[in-house]
Amino acid sequence: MIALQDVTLTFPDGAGRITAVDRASLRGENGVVTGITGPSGSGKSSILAVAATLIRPDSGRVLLGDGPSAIDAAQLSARDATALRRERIGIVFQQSHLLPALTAREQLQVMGRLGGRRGASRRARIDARVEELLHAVGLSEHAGRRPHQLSGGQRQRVAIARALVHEPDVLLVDEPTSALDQERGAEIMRLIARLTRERGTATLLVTHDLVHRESLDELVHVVDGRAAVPVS
Ligand SMILES: Nc1ncnc2c1ncn2[C@@H]1O[C@H](COP(=O)(O)OP(=O)(O)OP(=O)(O)O)[C@@H](O)[C@H]1O
Repeated sequence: MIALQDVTLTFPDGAGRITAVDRASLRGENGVVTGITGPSGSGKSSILAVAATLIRPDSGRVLLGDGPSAIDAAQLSARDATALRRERIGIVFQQSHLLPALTAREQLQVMGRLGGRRGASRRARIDARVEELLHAVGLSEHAGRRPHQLSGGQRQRVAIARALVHEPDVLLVDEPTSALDQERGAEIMRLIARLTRERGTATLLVTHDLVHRESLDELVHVVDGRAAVPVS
């Protein structure tokens, strides 16, 4: 579970500050895809960046987990936020941001090996997980290809699998279909919905259009940095 409570985020703007997120509250449950929609500039990406612990808000809480064991990510130092992100948060950006020199399999392996101890048994565990994920996103047969040998949709699949390598509780996805045609976009959305259910991640997904509404379990509308209006 992830919950943003009363989050405000401002940026410097000339002599003053611009409010990108204005006391926004929203909640993402485990196994549920929560869509975040709203007009351009309303604060969707800023909300996702705060949830990802990439930006610390001016105020408010970013809770991971429920009850007494919940962590407020907004209170963590930059170093602890990085550690938390590596362990518990998976991120998929608009563009897949794959490393051009690496094959699909290697993109996942590199991510899986980040930050942990070395050792043959850990490596074998990661490799098995990488194969399982490549299969889950339908890419086993193309695992030896580099990004330029993959279609846009396949690259997004690699990025999604890579975000899941360290078994995060929270999956954050920013406009995953923006570079895809409608059919490929629908496939990616269905894949995210399936993986969310199977793996129980709390998935927050920013989307500016609602063409793929059927893949979203919940939807919140962001208006002027406020995220408190559920859409039926
Ligand atoms: N790094 C930054 N510095 C200054 N202002 C920023 C920064 N990032 C975002 N903003 C401002 O914060 C507001 C919210 O931006 P944000 O990118 O979160 O909106 P969005 O809803 O994701 O927009 P879009 O759909 O166009 O991507 C906008 O007014 C934007 O100009």
